[in-house]
Amino acid sequence: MKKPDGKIVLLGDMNVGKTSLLQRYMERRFSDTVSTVGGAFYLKQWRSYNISIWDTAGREQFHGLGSMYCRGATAIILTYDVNHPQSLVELEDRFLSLTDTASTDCLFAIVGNKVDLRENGAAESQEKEGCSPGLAGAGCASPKVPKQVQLEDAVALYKKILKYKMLDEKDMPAAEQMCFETSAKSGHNVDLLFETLFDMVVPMILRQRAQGPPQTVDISNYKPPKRTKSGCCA
Ligand SMILES: Nc1nc2c(ncn2[C@@H]2O[C@H](COP(=O)(O)OP(=O)(O)OP(=O)(O)O)[C@@H](O)[C@H]2O)c(=O)[nH]1
Ligand SMILES: [Mg+2]
Repeated sequence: MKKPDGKIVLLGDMNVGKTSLLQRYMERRFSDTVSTVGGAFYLKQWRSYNISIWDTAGREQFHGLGSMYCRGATAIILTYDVNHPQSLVELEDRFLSLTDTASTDCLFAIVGNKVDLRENGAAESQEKEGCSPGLAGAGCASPKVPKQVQLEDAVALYKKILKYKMLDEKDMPAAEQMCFETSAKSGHNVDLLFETLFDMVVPMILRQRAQGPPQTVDISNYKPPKRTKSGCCA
């Protein structure tokens, strides 16, 4: 198989919806998932480039594999659940350090998934069912679930990440452009997320090509040192 031109990796706590987001984008569907074991990838052709998109396991027991999946990544999607503040905290505490193996000019997107479960969405569905907003538990089917993580929290994390990576904010895409709220269930913003990243990854691929292959040491002419009687090297 030809080496992909670019690599995007999804990271984040278990159950935030990484597999579902990828399935929604690549297979145009939302269906039952099982918790990911290890990792898996899809290949996406974008213009004339092949981009691999890696889905990783959020479960603690697979944590050690994360930095291996991030090796050489062109972009990383840090995913949290907008209804679980701890999943945003985990991105900084547990997942950010895994990205140290990514490409030095790696892009970061921060994605709050499951917005369909938030207050407005729930209120809309209650209205459709003939219930008044705020009457959850009084004969209405869907409970009101307020969104617990605001987009500003993700923006703040994005800025922290740039500091952690010692990147200058003015050299990087703006936080507002790289923080998304999505729903794998409804498809909200899913195409926008992936396709924004693909468009940003293409110039990086071109830049890497212009720089040529990474410098390597040529060992084809290497002659090992002669051994002396004492067993050491001359
Ligand atoms: N309502 C709603 N449910 C979602 C959404 N995305 C995922 N889910 C559900 O959340 C659960 C976990 O989704 P996964 O995609 O398996 O989560 P994951 O991040 O891949 O989890 P791990 O593989 O364990 O790391 C499943 O029951 C999904 O159906 C969404 O946007 N809205
Ligand atoms: Mg998964």
